[in-house]
Order: sequence, then structure tokens, then C-alpha cells
Amino acid sequence: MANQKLMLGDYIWAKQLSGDEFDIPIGGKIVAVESSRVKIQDDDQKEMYISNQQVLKNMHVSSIKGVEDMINLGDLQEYAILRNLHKRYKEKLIYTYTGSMLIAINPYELLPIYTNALIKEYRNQNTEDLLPHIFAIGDNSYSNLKNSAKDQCIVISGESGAGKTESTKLILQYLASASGQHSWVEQQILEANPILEAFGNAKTVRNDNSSRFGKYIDIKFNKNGNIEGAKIEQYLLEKSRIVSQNEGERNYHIFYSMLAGLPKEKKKQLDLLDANNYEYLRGGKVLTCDGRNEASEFSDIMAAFKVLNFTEKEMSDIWCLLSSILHVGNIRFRSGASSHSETSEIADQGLNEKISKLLGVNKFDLTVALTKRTIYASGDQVVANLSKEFASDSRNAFAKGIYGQLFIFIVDKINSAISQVKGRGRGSIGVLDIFGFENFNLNSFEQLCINYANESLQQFFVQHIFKMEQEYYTKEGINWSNISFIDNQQVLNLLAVKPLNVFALIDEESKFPNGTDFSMLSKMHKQHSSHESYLKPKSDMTPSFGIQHFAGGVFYDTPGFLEKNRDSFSQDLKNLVLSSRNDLLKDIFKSEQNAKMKKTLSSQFRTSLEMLMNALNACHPFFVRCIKPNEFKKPQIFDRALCTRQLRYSGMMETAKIRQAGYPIRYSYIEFVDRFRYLAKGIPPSTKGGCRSSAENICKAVLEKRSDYQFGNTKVFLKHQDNEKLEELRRSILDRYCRYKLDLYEFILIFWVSIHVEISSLYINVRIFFKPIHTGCPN
Ligand SMILES: Nc1ncnc2c1ncn2[C@@H]1O[C@H](COP(=O)(O)OP(=O)(O)OP(=O)(O)O)[C@@H](O)[C@H]1O
Repeated sequence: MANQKLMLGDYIWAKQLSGDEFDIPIGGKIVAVESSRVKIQDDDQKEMYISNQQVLKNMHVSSIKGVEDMINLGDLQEYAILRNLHKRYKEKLIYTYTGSMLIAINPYELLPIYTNALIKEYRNQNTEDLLPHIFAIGDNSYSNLKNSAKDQCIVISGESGAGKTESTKLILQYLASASGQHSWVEQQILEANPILEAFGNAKTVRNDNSSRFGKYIDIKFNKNGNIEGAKIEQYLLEKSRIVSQNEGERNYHIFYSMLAGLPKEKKKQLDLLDANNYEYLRGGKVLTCDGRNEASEFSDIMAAFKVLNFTEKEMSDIWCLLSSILHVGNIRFRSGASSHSETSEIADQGLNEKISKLLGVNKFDLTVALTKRTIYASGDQVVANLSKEFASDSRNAFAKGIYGQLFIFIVDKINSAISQVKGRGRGSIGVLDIFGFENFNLNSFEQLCINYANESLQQFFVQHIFKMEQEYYTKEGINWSNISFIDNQQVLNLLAVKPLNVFALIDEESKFPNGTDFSMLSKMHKQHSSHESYLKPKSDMTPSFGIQHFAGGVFYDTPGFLEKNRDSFSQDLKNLVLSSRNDLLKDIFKSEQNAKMKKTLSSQFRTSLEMLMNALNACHPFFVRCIKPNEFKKPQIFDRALCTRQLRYSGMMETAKIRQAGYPIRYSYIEFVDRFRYLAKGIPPSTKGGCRSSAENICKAVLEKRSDYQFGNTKVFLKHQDNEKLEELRRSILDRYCRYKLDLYEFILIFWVSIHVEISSLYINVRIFFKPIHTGCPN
């Protein structure tokens, strides 16, 4: 923008020069104007110089004021969304709407906004009159359910530490309160949480209480709107954490709670010592977690188990299996004596005996299952010895398998207590708390599954907002038939729909005993290299393939893919657990016994995702996008690049894209007249009324006949180019006006000086030199 059009007091958008993909334009107020640059004050009150070339445009009035619902941003751009969130976050307003989506920024401090009194306010008052809040989402879903009897769902997503679990708990708290019964089943549903957190959450570097699984809690209501039951679905528990943890991270909370809380005699019976004695707990080199009192957590878990009808025997068996896992982790192997092949044996026979006793299996069978592998080929069975390394893998698979099945058992057991729904009730509200899109330095099979889930949810989201946008146009009486929008179906086709899709190829190779990650990858390249969403590997050195996801390109490192997908427990280990005298161990592997062919992890996941998507599609959706404002877990720090990345990964920018495909710029009639009335002759101020016809007259006078703009019931709808034309004209008129004011000022001053000089009878030639002065102009 040319400098003469920049004025003191104006709010502008300015480009950043870093070139970083997440460094988007900043907003600021002009506090000084120079010939080739301006000084602006940004949202953190920091002042900086911006060259005139960096200045993009003036800020829309809605951005200057800030809005509670970003749909009302007259200029719905990524940078406008970010600034609005930043501005509000500084005022401790952590919630902002974008239509039916709620953006929630983690405050990392306890704000006084979750009281029972506030719950009552959101229940009893129109939520539109109250500040955006997670309770409002709870209330809208609950009111919708009561009024329409249509099932509702709330999709909560965001990256680790962004606040998904806290948001889920707040929604449940709200729904329990709105339901107003304080019934036993409500108590049971709330008590499921400490159990799920103990078994499915762990300390990670990003979050001290990170959920390592996804969950969908479907809450059923009866005809009177009271909670009648619930059902929990779990997805993709991170099993690798059982056997190894990154530095600074821990295993699942339950292990530490158990060691801190079990009575002494019980610990003795299970041969348990303190946490630092177990390899599986030492991997991350940290045994404690700030703010957690393990012993009191243990009492809470015990209490919750009781509320959820776990029997004493089941609880005792659970401690027994968890202890066995810890002991299994301490098994070391040494090379065996055979001269023909590499063999291995358990180094500490005392440990072997201890574990066999706890698991109720024969100690010789345990040794064989861990150190040998039966291979089935052409109807024959061959028993192969395992080297020390392979025996260690087998040991880890054993521990992961037991924990994974135990987790499923616990969720099933909770469900059997809380899902006793009688007859057809009013309907349900489902709350989905699921990991957001992930793109790390190293992305493996888990990231592929997570990102596939996010692609599916993204499509669901896009369809919803597109529908909402269309409904908005209809409500405003705008013709929207020419708006088209491309969704992410082609990525879904590549991943899971088209013949020989990515998951189908992984599955196919997983079924071949000799299938390798490499053969899978070369088939993948052959099949998909011409697909627009398939990315060429970064280099020939890394065995990887890339997918252009809605949120950005991700390269997946394929080593280990097939092993993870097979998710297998060797037949020898399976036979071992099925021979156990421990009821729980046998019980949790029951399904394995009946299954002819174990389903791969990806096919299990795809089946549950398909069921989830079907359930969501039958619901009226709400979306909560949680944003982590900084990596330090500290309040009042807003890292712009971090937030921008999350906004993009959240798929929220699709709202902006859909808006761009139609009429992206909107003004209420009053706003429009206030801003542009000087552009045409004889337009009265907005306070005089008749704003719609004033707006029509302005557009007629300024914009070309062919221009595509529309007048809705409450707003003017514009394309970018027309808005720019209006702004340009406004700027030049204000510029002229200011110059005129300066001329007038100059004239008055000279006149006044001459008179003064005359009066003093001093005949001196006065020459006054005026430098151009910039001054703020009226709107
Ligand atoms: N509304 C909130 N008010 C105060 N603190 C919050 C809020 N939301 C989140 N936090 C803080 O942030 C931490 C992380 O939140 P949470 O566990 O909900 O993240 P998450 O998105 O579920 O992460 P993960 O995917 O790792 O499970 C919480 O333990 C809490 O300290």
C-alpha cells in the first residue's frame, strides 16, 4: 500500500518477512507514519516498524472490535481468526465460536468459569446472551435432544495437551447436572473416568495426564431427559508404552498407583517392590508425576471399581496381571547351549517361577512360549529357536498383548455396568475425545491410522459446515447455487476406498508370512505414484511414502508397519494363556480362541471407525477444537506459529475456504453505511435508518454493474474484489478530506498570524513554512 494512504490510528494487516509457513500476517494499530514505513503496535502492545510494502490492507471493523463468533468476522481469513483468538485469550476469554464449532484455548490455569452457578446460568438462560463456553455446547446439544429427539454428538479434537480430556469431563459434568437426577447410573458414568485415566493415561513430555487412546462416550437419555445409561467405545490404545517410554515419560498411571496404594501384604503376595525395580517403569527415567498423589489415586480407583461392579476376585486378578507384566519386563535372556542355531533361555529361573505362578501357567511352557516359535507351513509344524533378541521381542509382545486385552476387558466391564438401558429412550449425546492430526519427525503406522481417522472426521466436518453455510445463505435470502467446494474425498479414496488402496495393500502384505515392509512399500509406489495425494519419498534413503492430507503433507516411515498391523501374539503365547488357571487371563483372550483368523489392527480400526462415522452421521454435530497456546504449559503465553499450525491441522480453515467460495466479506447494513456512506452523494447516517436502501445506493454508485454482490435480509454480501474497490475509494476520499483539512488549517493560521502582525504595527515579512502533517480522520 502507498504510504500517503496510511493514517495514524488505522488498524492494518501486515505481512511477516520470515517466510515461515506458520508466520501469517499480524494485525496492529498505526502509531506513527513515516514516508516509507509505519510504526504499529501489535496485540501484545509491542511496537515495531513495518515497511509500506509489508502492509496488506486495512482491518475490517469486526476484527478491530473482536467477535464472539468468528462467523461474524467480516473478513474471515486465517490471520483474522488468529488475531481474534489472541485478543480474546489475553482477556482470559478462552472460548470463541465459529458457527457451531467452539474453539477452546487451554488456559493452563484454573479460571472461575466452571462453577455450579454458571452451569445453572447456561441451563436457564439463552446461551446466545452468555459468553461462548463449553457449557453452552453441552446445553445446546441437550436442548436439541430434548426438542427434536435427534441424537447429538460433540466431536472434541486437538493435539496432545490441548485440553480434550478436560473438555470432555466438563461436558459430562454439564450433562449430568442438566439431567438433574443424581442417579446411581450417573454416578457410575462419572466414576468410569478415573479408571479409564488410570489405565489409558500416562505422563508424556507434552502432557502429564495424556490419554493414550481415543474414546467415544455415548450417553443415553430417557423420555424425560434424564441420563439412563452410557456406552464407551475405545480406539487405538498405545501399547508400545507398556514396554518402553521416551525420556521424561512414564508408563500408564495404574502401575505407579498400584505400587503406591496396594496394602503391604498384597504387595508381598505379588512380590512387588518399588517402581524403580522394574524395567518397564524405568525407560523414561522418571518415576513420579507432579501433582499426582499415587496412593490417593489408588483409593479413588478402588472406589470406582466398586461403583462399577468389579468383583473382589476381578480386582485381585487385575493386580495379579499387572504385577506379572512388571515381572515379565524384568526377564533377561542369555544365549543357549545349542551348537547348531542361536537359542536363548531365561536367565533368572526364580523370576520365571514367580511369573508362572502369578499367571497360573506351567513354568516350562512359559519358557518355551518365550524362547521358541512354532511355524506352521503346508500342514507341518516346525519349532524354531529364538535368539536372545527375538526372545526379548516375544517377551514384549506378551506384555503388550496382556495389557491390551486387559484394557478391552475393563472397558467392556464398565459398559456392562452403565449400558443397561431399558426400552427406547429419547436419544443420546455422544462425546468423541480423539487425537488430532499428527505430523512428527518420524511418523509410523499409528500416525497413519490417526490421520486416517482425522481425514474421515474432516470430511464429516466439511459436509456439516458446507450445509450450515448454505443454510445461512438461505436464511439471508441469498442465491447460493453457484457455490462449489472440493472436499477431501480423494485422500480417503487413496487411503481406504479405491481398489488396492493404502490400507488394503498393508493388509495384504501383512497376511503373507513372508510379506515385508519393503515389498509393501514397492507395491504402494507402483499402485499410487500417479495419485495426486500420494507424495514421492523425501529421499531414496528412507523407506517411506507420503500422503497429502487436508492439513498438510506427511511422510510415513514404513519399517515396522507390518508387525504393528499384524498386532500378533504368537500361537505359542496364545496357547500358553489359554492353558492358564488364572480366570481373568483366560477370559481376556477368549475372543482370540474363537477367531479363525486374527483381524489386522488396521482392519479392526477401520471397522470401528466406520461404525463411529455411521453413528456420527446419524447425529446433529457440534465441534470443539482445543488449542494448546504454548509448549511450556504456562498461562498467558500465545505462540502464534504454534496456534496457526493447530488451526490448520484442526481443519478449521475449511470454514474460511468455504466462505471464500461464496461471498467472503459481510457487513451488517449499519456497519456498511457507517463505513462507506461518504462514497455516494446524499447518503444519510446509519442512525437515520433506511440502511438497506442506503447500502444498495452506495453499491449502485460505486461498483460495476457486472459485480457479484448480494443484499441479504440483514447483511451485504461481497466478493473480495468489490470490497477492495470500496475500501480503495474510501481511503482516497478520506485522504482528500484530510488534505482539505490541512489546507484549511494552513489558511487559518496564515490569516491569524498576519492579523496579529498588523495589530502589533510591526511590518515584518513573515514566512511560515508548513511541513505536511498527518492526522487521524473521522471514519
Ligand atoms: N479448561 C481448562 N482449564 C484449566 N486447565 C486446563 C483446561 N483444559 C486443560 N487444562 C490443563 O491442561 C492439561 C492438559 O489437558 P488435557 O489432558 O485435557 O489435554 P488432552 O488434549 O486431552 O491431551 P492428550 O491428547 O495428551 O490426552 C490438563 O491436565 C490441565 O492442567
